[in-house]
Amino acid sequence: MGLSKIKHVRAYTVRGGGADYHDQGEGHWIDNHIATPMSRYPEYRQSRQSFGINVLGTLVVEIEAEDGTIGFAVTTGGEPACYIVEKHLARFLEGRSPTEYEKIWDQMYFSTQYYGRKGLVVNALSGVDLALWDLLGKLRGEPVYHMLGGAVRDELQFYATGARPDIAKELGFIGGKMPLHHGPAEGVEGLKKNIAELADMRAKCGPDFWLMWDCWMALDVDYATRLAIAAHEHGLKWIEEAISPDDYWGYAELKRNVPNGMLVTTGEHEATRWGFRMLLEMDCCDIIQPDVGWCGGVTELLKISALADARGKMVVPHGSSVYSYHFVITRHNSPFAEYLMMHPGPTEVVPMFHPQLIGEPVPQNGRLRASALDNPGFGVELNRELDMHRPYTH
Ligand SMILES: C[C@H](O)[C@H](O)CC(=O)C(=O)O
Ligand SMILES: [Mg+2]
Repeated sequence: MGLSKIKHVRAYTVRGGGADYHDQGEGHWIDNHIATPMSRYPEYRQSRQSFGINVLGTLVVEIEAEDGTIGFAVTTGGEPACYIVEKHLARFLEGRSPTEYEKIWDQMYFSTQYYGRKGLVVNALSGVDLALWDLLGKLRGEPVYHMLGGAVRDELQFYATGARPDIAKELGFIGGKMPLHHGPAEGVEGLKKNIAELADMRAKCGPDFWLMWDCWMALDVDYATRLAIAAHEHGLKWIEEAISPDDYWGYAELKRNVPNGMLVTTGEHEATRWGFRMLLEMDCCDIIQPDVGWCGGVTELLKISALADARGKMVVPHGSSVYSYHFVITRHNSPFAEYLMMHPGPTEVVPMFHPQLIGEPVPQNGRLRASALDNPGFGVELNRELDMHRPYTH
């Protein structure tokens, strides 16, 4: 007997943190003078919210089966993504079996290819794909990581992203990735301030703790090269997303330029097997960092990961809470995971997608047992007390 078929797909928006983790209140570390491609304009330098980083908000996708079981997922995309889900993508699911995720993915991708391929459309598609895996797991009574092949280790190990790697170290993480605060428009003075921050953090964390920089697409190859060379004596482990995600040639050059032993990482704003094939074949980086809520969902991440594995590259997904955890635990070439510190300080470990998910597991002492992922689907429920808005119907 087959599984219950898909009856209905619905899309909602929610504000205030969660999957749109840049949508935080005032004074949060994630919005404090972080270098971005917009930092060349002084009026958009102090706050990323000033240029609209949080303009989209969270997209919630719900997929209901005929027996009343509901799978759901959250990602970034807000109202425009709701339109795409309700008015375009829903048709490829309703009346179908949730086991047909390959065909559903293919139809969602190729029907939107003429206006999609990357960005918002693939975020929306990813949200649907994740909700579909959640539904499948809930219908089968299995966690997603079992359906992806099962755990290859007993626990996940995390590095932490936030402005206080010294506190991340005390909290048991294996490394700390800091936001880069000053971009090329702030000249040599800014570059010296960046290096001074790294040196200070190195002194606080000791010689062996991993320290990384997240450059959020803010630099050019020349600046990134100078920064990497100056950072080498302070033991910078990797330089992340240093330049525009479209500049594959620049990444290949940067990878040739950085000091021996320093890693170049990128990919959180890349999408699909074709985008990652460019990064891999052009030898742009050492670690790829797809975001499972933006790159095409779990169905696509499996393909991206296989491409990387064949080339001996690591896949360390960007953020994404449980959606990453269920994947990382199943892959040898994903030896650790990112925990994005969403506490404003950031001085405490709090659920990454708070307040949208109920039952979201958090690392303890920088680790999470595989058994913490044992509930069906992605193992979380949607917080229905939130003020959700369904702007479109079909
Ligand atoms: C800290 C970064 O600028 C960004 O907000 C998050 C990110 O890129 C990452 O976690 O990686
Ligand atoms: Mg990043």
